[in-house]
Amino acid sequence: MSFRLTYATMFNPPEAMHERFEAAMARVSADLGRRHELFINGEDRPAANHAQRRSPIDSALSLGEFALANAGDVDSAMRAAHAAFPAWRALPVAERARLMRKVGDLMEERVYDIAAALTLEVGKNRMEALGEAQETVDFFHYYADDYEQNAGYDRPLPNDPLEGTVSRNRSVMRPHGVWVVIAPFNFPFALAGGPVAAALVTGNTVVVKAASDTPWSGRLLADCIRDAGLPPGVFNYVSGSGREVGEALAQHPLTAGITFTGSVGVGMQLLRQMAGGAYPRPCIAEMGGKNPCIVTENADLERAATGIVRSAFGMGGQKCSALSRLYVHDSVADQLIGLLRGKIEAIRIGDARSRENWLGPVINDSAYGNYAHYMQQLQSDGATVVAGGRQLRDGDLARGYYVEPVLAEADLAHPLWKQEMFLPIVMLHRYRDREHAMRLANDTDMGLTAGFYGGSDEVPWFQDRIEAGVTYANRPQGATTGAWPGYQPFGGWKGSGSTGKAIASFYYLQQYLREQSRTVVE
Ligand SMILES: NC(=O)c1ccc[n+]([C@@H]2O[C@H](COP(=O)([O-])OP(=O)(O)OC[C@H]3O[C@@H](n4cnc5c(N)ncnc54)[C@H](O)[C@@H]3O)[C@@H](O)[C@H]2O)c1
Ligand SMILES: N[C@@H](CCC=O)C(=O)O
Repeated sequence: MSFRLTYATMFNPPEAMHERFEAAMARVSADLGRRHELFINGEDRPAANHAQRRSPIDSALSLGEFALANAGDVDSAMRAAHAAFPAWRALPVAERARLMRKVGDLMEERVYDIAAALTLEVGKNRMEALGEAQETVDFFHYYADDYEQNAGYDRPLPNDPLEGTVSRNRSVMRPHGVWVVIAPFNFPFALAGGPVAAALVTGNTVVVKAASDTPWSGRLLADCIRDAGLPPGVFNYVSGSGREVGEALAQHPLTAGITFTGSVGVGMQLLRQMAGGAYPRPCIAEMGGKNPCIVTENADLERAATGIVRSAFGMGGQKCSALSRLYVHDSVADQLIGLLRGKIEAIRIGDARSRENWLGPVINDSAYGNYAHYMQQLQSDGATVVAGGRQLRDGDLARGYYVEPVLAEADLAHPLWKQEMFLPIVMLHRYRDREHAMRLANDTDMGLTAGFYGGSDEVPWFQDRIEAGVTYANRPQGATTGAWPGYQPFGGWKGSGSTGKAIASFYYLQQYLREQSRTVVE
């Protein structure tokens, strides 16, 4: 297949992709219900407690029993990673890069099975699931290539200008030690796998924690790494709640650094914690979004409507990059709303395993309840709900968490303009003055992604003024979503990210390293 899958190309996949996905879904479904343990020091670690997990697609569908780590398991994982660190960091750059590529290759062989599991565990549609699995493959290759191309950031410097003495200088970048990776539920494979690849290739050892809703994805990552033959202890996998396992990892004395991806509240707590010990420890926190899109009177409205619907409602709005605030020039607002309404009505909602359904369920009962709460807030505060608003309970849908995509016109004072909902709800405001629209777009503590539809001569205005780490102009593939490693570096400004450096960018790997200046006089 010459087709190259990315989030930008996933809308027109070849038929063979569907066939392979369906075969994988049959294979994976036939194997549901097993027990999945932790992976510590190169082997399965049976846990004292397990939780049965059910699919958000259908609560009658049991995915299996998944280990819940306790404080002792966390300590074992941290000690194993600590013991493995000296030998792992001593490996040549090329050897660690080779092993990362091997993990990527193995993962690529399993990409359809992993995607089937992601559909079952998260409820995302097949193309989103395949995209996530393939994106993770790409992270392993991208970071291996990047680290090698930079020769492990080992740079000779000029000798000191001394008469009669040779004083040689060098800058080297060295790993920190045990790196903890804490992943969110929505991209549980890619946003565990990406940071894991970065931490490992740079010579750190890793303990990764999956989100409570998505332990299966974490375990599938562990299987790929185990089968690639990494030395015991270099990579360890634990699962369990944030409050117990996440906090135990963050507070562990052997934790040298953390990559956290998740909500602003938890991210800020971890940042403070990592800055608050005897000395500061690095914490890369990739956090939430409240992503805007501005549509001017010069926009191609058909293109805008396509990109808006994909980004506001794809994966039920459960993307940090999801579009949630729409600012539309008054003169084109009615026309755009008409186009959006038509596209929203055409969305097929249902069992995410089925090819025809573009929109699956939201992740859990709590998200389902939040949807009802936000709808009630919008309606009671006088918002105009242009489309959607119902939880779907007819027939089989009653066994999952299915909701309609929502487009609502709301007063600018409404509190939901400020709050990340993480659901398929987009709010719209009609503006008259372009500068005012920009001020509104920037009037948030977050700054992850932003979209723009307008004249090509207006694009520099948008790019120059918008406060966001990832920007898209006139993109039908997604107004605010769909970054792919190697094409769009992905990271947030303000409360959306702690470092100002994006994942899969030129500046990412250095964050897993600390510089040592080396001067030797002969
Ligand atoms: N910026 C990005 O790249 C990016 C990508 C994906 C998701 N997100 C954000 O993630 C959020 C959705 O994911 P979520 O609901 O899984 O987020 P979350 O913050 O609830 O959980 C994320 C992870 O942190 C763990 N955790 C929770 N409390 C913890 C604590 N006290 N100490 C340590 N770990 C703890 C969770 O168990 C989970 O593994 C949204 O806000 C979304 O915008 C951001
Ligand atoms: N990388 C994904 C978002 C990941 C966050 O949830 C995108 O670009 O849409």
